[in-house]
Amino acid sequence: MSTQENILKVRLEAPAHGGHTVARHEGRVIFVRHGIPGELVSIAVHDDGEKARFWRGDVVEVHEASEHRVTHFWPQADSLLAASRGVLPVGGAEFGHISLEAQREIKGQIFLEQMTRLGKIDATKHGFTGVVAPEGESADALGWRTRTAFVVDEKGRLAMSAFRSNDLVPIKEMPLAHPKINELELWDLPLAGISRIEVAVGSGDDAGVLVLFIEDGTVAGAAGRAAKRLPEGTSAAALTQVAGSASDGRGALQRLRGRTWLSESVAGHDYRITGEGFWQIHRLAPATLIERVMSQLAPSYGTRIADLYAGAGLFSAPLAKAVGDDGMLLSIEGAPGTSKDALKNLREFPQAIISQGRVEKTLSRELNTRKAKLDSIVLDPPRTGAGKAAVSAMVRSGAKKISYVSCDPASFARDTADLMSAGFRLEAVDVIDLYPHTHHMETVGLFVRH
Ligand SMILES: C[S@@+](CC[C@H](N)C(=O)[O-])C[C@H]1O[C@@H](n2cnc3c(N)ncnc32)[C@H](O)[C@@H]1O
Repeated sequence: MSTQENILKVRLEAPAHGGHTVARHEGRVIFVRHGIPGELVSIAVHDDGEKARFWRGDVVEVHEASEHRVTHFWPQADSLLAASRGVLPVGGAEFGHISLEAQREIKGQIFLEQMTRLGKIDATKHGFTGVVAPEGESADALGWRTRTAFVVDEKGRLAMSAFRSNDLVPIKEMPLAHPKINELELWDLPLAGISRIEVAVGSGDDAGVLVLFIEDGTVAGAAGRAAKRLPEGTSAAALTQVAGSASDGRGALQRLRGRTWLSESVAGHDYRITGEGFWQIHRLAPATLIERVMSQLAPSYGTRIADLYAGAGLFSAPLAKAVGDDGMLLSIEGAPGTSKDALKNLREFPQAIISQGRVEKTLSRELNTRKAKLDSIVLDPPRTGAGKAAVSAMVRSGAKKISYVSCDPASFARDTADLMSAGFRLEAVDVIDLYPHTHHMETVGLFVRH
């Protein structure tokens, strides 16, 4: 934290996308973290050049607290505590000072605002009734992350980054992580010489744990030494990233102990996920999203469906089963490594076509080759959304129903506007709190061609 910070007393206004609350000072907008709308706070302002269009700030003292303010469950992520110690709070739990109910209320306001401004529609008229917790969520919504990434600081301590900063904060717990990740007690391992660590745990009761030591800049032998000290039954691998990663097939995954992949079982389907290949992060996300997508698309026997940005085939498996031998399931995934997982995961379905490539080009190419049209689509793109080229390919595919799974309300809203101008209408939209204590949210929207 800079020692020459500009401290301002401000009243916090509306929430803004990205985990901020808007404040104003002499006409300039300041995006403030760690506050709650309505509060009177002191903020440490940074990025505060005179020419900057807007400034950023962190709450360091609360003068009038919101009724929704609670004690942060993770002292190292508590901005007030961190400010009193002259350090930055660790990132990753930036809503932990807000009651869960109010977090969901704020996310709902952000969703509506993004849909109005970028999607040009009032989502309350299209079925949006508020942000809901996934079924089975615990009362405190902790311990949900089945994937967590750590770094190692220059003193060999396990650390995480402060939000929007290169500063590293040494840590000894990660309350949002699945208990099996904390039970590894990685902070007690000899980590000197290692740069990054990613841990994944299967969401089942007997699920395995896989620790990946990322080898960029890592000292030879350091990963092997740390792996030997992991608890019995833990798998470990070293990942060398050669202009890519294991999940895109260009990295090299070297087994250190146990397996180099995890197994998952969701809604009666078994999946294998290699190394750092994509899998939904919240322990309840896979089942929650399959349920939403299947209920929106209601796939019938003999139909043709595409699963776009398919990952290891989470939605492809139940969809392939539903369309049966007479149907077609086209599963498109960009990362070669993850697509190889999809091939294995869908082996039992001859009606599944696994295609590796970018959706923007691959969807039309696969349909043209087969002279086929689609009945429906599910898409689950990365944070950047589908974009105009993919939307236009979806429109040309003939699909009448689209179930759109999104982890970013801004790109979802932009793609909504494009789908609507191409003749689709938003029939239903669910926003689910699959990232509690952070500003993120998951949306599942059903679009129908009219
Ligand atoms: C949010 S994940 C969804 C994966 C899967 N639906 C699931 O739930 O497990 C997005 C996936 O899209 C892939 N991807 C990103 N951009 C892509 C593109 N342009 N074309 C195809 N796949 C892409 C990523 O590799 C990643 O596996």
